[in-house]
Amino acid sequence: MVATKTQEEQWMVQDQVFRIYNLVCNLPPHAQSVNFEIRRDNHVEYLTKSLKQLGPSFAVLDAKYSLSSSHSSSFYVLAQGRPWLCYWIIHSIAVMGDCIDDKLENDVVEFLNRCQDPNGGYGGGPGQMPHLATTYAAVNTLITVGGDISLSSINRKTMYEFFLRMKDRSGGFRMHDGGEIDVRACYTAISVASVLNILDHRLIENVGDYISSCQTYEGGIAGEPGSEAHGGYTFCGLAAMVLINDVHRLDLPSLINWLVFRQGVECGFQGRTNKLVDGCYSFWQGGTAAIIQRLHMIVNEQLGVSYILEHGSSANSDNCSTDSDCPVGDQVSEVGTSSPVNDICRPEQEGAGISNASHPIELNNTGDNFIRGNVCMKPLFNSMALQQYILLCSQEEAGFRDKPGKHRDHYHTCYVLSGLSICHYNGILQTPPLPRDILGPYSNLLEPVHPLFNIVLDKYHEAREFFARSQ
Ligand SMILES: CC(C)=CCC/C(C)=C/CC/C(C)=C/COP(=O)(O)OP(=O)(O)O
Ligand SMILES: [Zn+2]
Repeated sequence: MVATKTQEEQWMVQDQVFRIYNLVCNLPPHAQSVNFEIRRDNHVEYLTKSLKQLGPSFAVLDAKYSLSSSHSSSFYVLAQGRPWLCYWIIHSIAVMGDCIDDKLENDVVEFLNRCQDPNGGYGGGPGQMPHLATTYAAVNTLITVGGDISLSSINRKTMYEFFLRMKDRSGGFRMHDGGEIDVRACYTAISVASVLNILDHRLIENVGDYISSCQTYEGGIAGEPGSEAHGGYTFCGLAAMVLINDVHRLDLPSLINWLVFRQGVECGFQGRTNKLVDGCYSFWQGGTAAIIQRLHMIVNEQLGVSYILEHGSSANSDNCSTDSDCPVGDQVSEVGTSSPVNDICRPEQEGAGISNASHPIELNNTGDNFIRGNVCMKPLFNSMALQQYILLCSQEEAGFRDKPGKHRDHYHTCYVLSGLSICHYNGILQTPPLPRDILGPYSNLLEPVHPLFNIVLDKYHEAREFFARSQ
């Protein structure tokens, strides 16, 4: 294939990224004057300033003006909408352990309330048609803001009706009335329904069929049947399959095989085969890896592997070491007996999340059970290398970008920071990471995010308790 001029230019940028990496890695430690620090204050200032420019009525800007030219795909056209900007900005600030002031929070909650459609869901602005992507952005924003006023502003009854209207006979969901059916739509609907505690069997009917049909010969997941596997859709498909307890229907060894080849020599992730690495895939691919790390029992089952613990403990899936280094196979799994979902190590969680015929799992608990305990699978990517790409190639003075040569934007800032958080916790969410897990000073440590929803963990827990109380 003959490369176009733009591609040639892009390869030069890639070469530049690789050079930066080589330069840093080949210097003896004492000669490394590289600053790996996260420019936290600058990032928070950039983000807060951008959010303020949207207010007080949030009527000034639309997301399309703030997006970089990094991606031209339909996702970004469809992603237009101020709820997305709110999510990217507020989530980024929260991942850095900071928050916006009360006045700005109130403005955001009020604005999003005006985007809420009387018949359910959120549009890209007041009076706009409700859309599943903006609904996901709005709900994740309101959860990140937290507090009773913000959480109770979400109308869960009309939301459920909106989801039913978007559901297609194929099992998939439409992004909006008359819109396209794809894996993003499945994920956004399922993710929001799960976190709001309104997921039921009517909503999940045949969703697993649809998503399974999108897994490609490469092993990753495409946006729709017959398309190319891509990191963004792979994250969406995998997370949705976990939330509906159907993840065992994906070919996980093949998915892992695809995923592990997506981290490039430049240390960042690419979204699909033969494309350039890009900071935003730190989350889409890194998050996918973090999810798979909690599915080792299903992976083992699919590989036909049955384990006997060397140190002789019983054949119980809850006996994994609390150490994140616990290798694949240190757990006992009798083929065919493990939980389809949540085969995590749960030393302190008696019976949490077990899902089989005799212990039917409560659908809305899946996301919560999934993150309990530690993981038993070794990391599926090189975390230190990804942190290098993020801190040296994606980080700007303020904000983050796709790669050198591109400009910062809120979308990349959000997903690069989310990916960095995934690197820091590397599967362990319950205990603080060790200094050896963090590139740069320990003060770089970010807040943990729930890998299925991409919401800061504390905020997720608050929302879950709130929606469990308000049936
Ligand atoms: C929750 C939610 C709505 C998730 C969306 C997931 C997501 C990012 C999907 C990717 C869309 C896509 C095909 C991008 C390719 O863009 P490109 O061709 O510009 O980039 P590439 O060269 O890196 O593939
Ligand atoms: Zn990107």
